[in-house]
Amino acid sequence: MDLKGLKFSKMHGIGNDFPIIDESKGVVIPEEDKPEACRFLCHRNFGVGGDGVLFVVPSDVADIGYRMFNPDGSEAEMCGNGIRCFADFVYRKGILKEEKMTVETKSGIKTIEITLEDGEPALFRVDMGTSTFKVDEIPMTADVDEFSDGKLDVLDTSFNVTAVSVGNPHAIIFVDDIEAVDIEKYGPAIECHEVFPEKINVHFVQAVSKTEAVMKTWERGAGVTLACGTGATSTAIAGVKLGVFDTENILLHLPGGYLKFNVYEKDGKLGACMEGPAKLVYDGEIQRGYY
Ligand SMILES: N[C@@H](CCC[C@H](N)C(=O)O)C(=O)O
Repeated sequence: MDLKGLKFSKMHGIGNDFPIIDESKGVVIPEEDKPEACRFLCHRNFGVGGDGVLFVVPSDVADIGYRMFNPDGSEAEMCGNGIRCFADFVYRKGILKEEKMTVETKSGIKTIEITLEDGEPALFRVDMGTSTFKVDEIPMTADVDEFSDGKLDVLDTSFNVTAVSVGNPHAIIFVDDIEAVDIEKYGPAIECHEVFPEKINVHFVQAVSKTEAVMKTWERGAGVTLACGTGATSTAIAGVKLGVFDTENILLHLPGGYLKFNVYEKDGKLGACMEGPAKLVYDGEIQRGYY
């Protein structure tokens, strides 16, 4: 496959980085080629480099549509850092002109509000929607309705895991000492654990107060990343459910920066609003798109 001439922008949300491609006016990469193209684009030696590829697509039910592919070529239901980059991209490129937008994702419609500073998009507030803890909906095979703070045997140890989905699945593990966690060892073992038939994103979290925590992430289909927006959202929600966090102004520190959350209840479910930045690094065009 040759992607010569493919136009993209390179963006990041607190170090979670992505090439983004505009397919709002038509398909640029045919569907059957997307997995391989995304593996190439994300490759840090042979491609552009990224923790995933974002696509702007048309929508019949929202202002615009959004898709996200992992570096292994699998499509994710949602990407939280990516959706802030997406909003920055569609606003800067004039695809949408309003600072408030609705975005169709594979996990429902999200609402985004952009705060401008000196006329430039600076902060993005995303209503990430509600979550589920039901094991059938994660999905997870377990003899319980919800797996909250449940013991999971992993390799030579066990962890207290809370399984939550905010559209995509996350395993949240609160620990006393984040520095002591070997994420390269346990991250992939939990991601591919037999109880998670669709795999899972893995997050180790050390709370430092009722409104602040430090976390490390192993992403499904990507490995260690500097940040995960849906993971941080799931952490805020799981922390509220377990009584670790208060609901307002939760500050989560990830290796690439921080995100702020407010957790709310809607129709008996916990949801969250996320606030954070997004940065354009450069606009590019592929010269030799294969390896
Ligand atoms: N980086 C993301 C999540 C990307 C998708 C994830 N790896 C999955 O497969 O669910 C974020 O910021 O949310």
